[in-house]
Amino acid sequence: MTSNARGWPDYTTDLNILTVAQCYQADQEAMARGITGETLMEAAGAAIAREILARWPSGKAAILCGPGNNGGDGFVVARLLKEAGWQVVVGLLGEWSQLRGDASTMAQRWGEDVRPLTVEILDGATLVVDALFGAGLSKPVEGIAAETLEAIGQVPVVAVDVPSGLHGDSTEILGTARPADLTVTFFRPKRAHRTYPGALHCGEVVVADIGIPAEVLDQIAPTLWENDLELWRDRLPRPGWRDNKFSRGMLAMAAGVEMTGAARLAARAAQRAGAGYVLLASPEKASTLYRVSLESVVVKGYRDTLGYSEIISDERVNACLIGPGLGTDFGGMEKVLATLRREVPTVLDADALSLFEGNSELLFENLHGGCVLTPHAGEFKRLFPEFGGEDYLALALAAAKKTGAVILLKGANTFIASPEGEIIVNTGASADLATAGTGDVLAGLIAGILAQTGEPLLSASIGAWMHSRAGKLAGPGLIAEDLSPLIPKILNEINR
Ligand SMILES: NC(=O)C1=CN([C@@H]2O[C@H](COP(=O)(O)OP(=O)(O)OC[C@H]3O[C@@H](n4cnc5c(N)ncnc54)[C@H](O)[C@@H]3O)[C@@H](O)[C@H]2O)[C@@H](O)CC1
Ligand SMILES: Nc1ncnc2c1ncn2[C@@H]1O[C@H](COP(=O)(O)OP(=O)(O)O)[C@@H](O)[C@H]1O
Ligand SMILES: [K+]
Repeated sequence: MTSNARGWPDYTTDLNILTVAQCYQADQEAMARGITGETLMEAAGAAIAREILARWPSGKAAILCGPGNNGGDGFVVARLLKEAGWQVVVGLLGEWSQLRGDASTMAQRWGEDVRPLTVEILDGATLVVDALFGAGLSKPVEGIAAETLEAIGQVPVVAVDVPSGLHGDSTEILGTARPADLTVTFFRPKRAHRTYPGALHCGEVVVADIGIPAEVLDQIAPTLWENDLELWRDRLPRPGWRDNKFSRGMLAMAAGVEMTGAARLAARAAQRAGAGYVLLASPEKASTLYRVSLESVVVKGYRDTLGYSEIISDERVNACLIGPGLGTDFGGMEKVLATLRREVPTVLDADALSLFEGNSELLFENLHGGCVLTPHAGEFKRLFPEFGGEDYLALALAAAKKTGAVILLKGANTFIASPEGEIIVNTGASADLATAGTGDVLAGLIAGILAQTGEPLLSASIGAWMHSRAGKLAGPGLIAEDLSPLIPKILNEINR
């Protein structure tokens, strides 16, 4: 696999997620290379028909066609299903005479009866093809289009490009949308296919090749990737024969007195992720607990921030983690600032973020380019009260640009943004991870990888992926303690 200047795979991998505008640009770039819109539309219709026939060999299809190119795809599907022996009825929203360009061509190639769109078009159908609106959705779906979609009932629905009414970028429903059983989209997915809540409406998603060459992405230069091991497999650190425990990566982490479980979960995760040496700095009075419960972690006690700074000043330390179980007293803030002065790649999580509520500029002034901040939505709001809205992708990106740090915004989808504008979205997490302590494990995994790579975006992406994978393997009933023991198995899977 080739890679771009910043080490990410080049655009010819299939992990990019495109905006609606970039999808149009991809069509345009393909056409500039001599591939006609007609050819693309025939290929799109053929892909949909192929996917339908593979699942439902025969039946009666109601094809709901809209006034644009999404409807054009629908006419191709109508023709190909009819050729395959299906009974087909076509209902058109708007007038035939208003169809333009390729859509008009495909309506003529269909050449059979076209009825005005009404609810009756659904009578007796065993399958509905939703080709009303795709990328061109420009306002809420209402009127007869909404009535028809809402009248579909239990019949399977195949959506062309996206379920009509689902916005490809915002992933929100405009007006109404009928969840599809199967969605066939083209070239590369859009955000609505991969992230909540849109993805819930798409059912199974097939991304069909319609002949758009991957090279068009060189012009488009997309910035959003789905987090998958193919994105970074080659860059996962592995120990070599020259390595020793220090050269693999030495992580220094801060622990507190009360929430001792959080620091222990994080320490274990960092070890499992491959940090060769984890040095845990604990307040004197809690250090015995850490010593007896973390056999292979080196625990050093401190009395004050100066003592803490001395522990982490060990020159072999090449990454720090602070936050899980730190506590929210004033000394905590001093320790965060002392950690940042150490100027090694650093993960800041939990209390290390919450401590700066109302005083976030002090934190931001002291961040450096090696930092990863891993807030959940609540911690994010405390740090960035001025950022409104619920679009987590936009929020993570704005925060990364503002702070110059990598921001990993946790949730059902986790968005990882770099100050340079790259965004990696982690889509594979199961809701079983919504249990106390799993965030501490995530912070530890990222810190353990950061100690080996020194690369914030890469480490956050690998850590988030391994965390989700561990969640899947552990399954229902999981608790945070279950995750780290699964990391060796996951590393084996990745290295296979
Ligand atoms: N041209 C190409 O290169 C390709 C295009 N393809 C298809 O083309 C689609 C995009 O086509 P278009 O740009 O024509 O867009 P659409 O067909 O998605 O919709 C555009 C039309 O619908 C109207 N409209 C939008 N929202 C409406 C609403 N809520 N109520 C009523 N009318 C509404 C618009 O005014 C416009 O007339 C893709 O989703 C895909 O299915 C595919 O054929 C693949 C190749
Ligand atoms: N509904 C959900 N679906 C998938 N993952 C989730 C969901 N809710 C939470 N998670 C994941 O669980 C972890 C919780 O982290 P966090 O909120 O910091 O918990 P804690 O502070 O208790 O460790 C994050 O990695 C988050 O992405
Ligand atoms: K559609």
